[in-house]
Amino acid sequence: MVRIRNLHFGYSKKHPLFQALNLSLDRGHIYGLLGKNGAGKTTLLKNIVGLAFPWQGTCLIDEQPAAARKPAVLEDLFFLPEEVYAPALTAEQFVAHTAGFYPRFSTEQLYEYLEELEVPRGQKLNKFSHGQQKKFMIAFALAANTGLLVLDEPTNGLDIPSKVQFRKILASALSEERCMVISTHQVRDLESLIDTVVVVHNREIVLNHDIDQLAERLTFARGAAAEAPGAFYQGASVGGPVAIRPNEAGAYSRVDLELLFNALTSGDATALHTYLNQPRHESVQ
Ligand SMILES: Nc1ncnc2c1ncn2[C@@H]1O[C@H](COP(=O)(O)OP(=O)(O)OP(=O)(O)O)[C@@H](O)[C@H]1O
Repeated sequence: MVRIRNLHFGYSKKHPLFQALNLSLDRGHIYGLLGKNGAGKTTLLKNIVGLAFPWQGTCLIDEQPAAARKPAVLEDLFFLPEEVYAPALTAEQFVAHTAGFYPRFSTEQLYEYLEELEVPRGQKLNKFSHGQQKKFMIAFALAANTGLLVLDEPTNGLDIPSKVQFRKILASALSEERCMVISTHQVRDLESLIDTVVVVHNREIVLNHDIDQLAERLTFARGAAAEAPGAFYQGASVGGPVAIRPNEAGAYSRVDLELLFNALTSGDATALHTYLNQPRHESVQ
């Protein structure tokens, strides 16, 4: 659905942000776009949705250049920025003004999501708290039923119960027809939600892997097992030592996104990269 080829982009000619970046995103998946503050997540999302224009290369949505902002592309695309704008309108008024841009918008779904996220009815949106405004816009974005849904840091400002509800609702809204992209620097917020991890670091995509593939290839070890030699990365957590190792025993271990993110963005991740990028049969003895 999204094809980025040879993307070159920056805000000033002296400081290019992306150089020859490639990325493909398909329907039927929830992608987690992870990166530290300033890594370039928002900028990449803006290029994806056509709000920033590549210096070179292409960002296509269903084979159409995103930057052309064609109506047929826009009606099947929802981009929720990190800072939402809530006008002085009630939910009903907002729907009356905006839903018409999205042919598959469902008012019924919107109210279901609002109820699940415990967003009050009747009040004007600009009188909501920041978290309530964010939850309203998340519900609206989902109810738009677009093929491409891009959420920039959606969990910022949400309390813990709302983050749980957010994950539940998003998982239930995924279908074979939809491609969802969620950016965050709060890695744990996306655990048990995303099926593919994309990590941006130092202006490059340093990882683009399916969670199942990662679980198959890697072991996320804790305690004594984390101290054995041969780890790609070793760190410390409140519960003791932690490490990422090749999965030699073939046992399944839950992917620890935070540990993986730390491994890729701090220190030397060359061995981990090489291992993950080599075909599986080459790494199995
Ligand atoms: N409009 C702009 N003009 C100039 N530079 C910008 C602009 N927007 C972002 N930048 C710069 O581009 C880089 C990437 O910013 P971006 O907002 O894409 O990062 P991010 O990964 O989304 O960060 P965060 O997690 O803090 O939101 C940063 O160095 C930032 O200062």
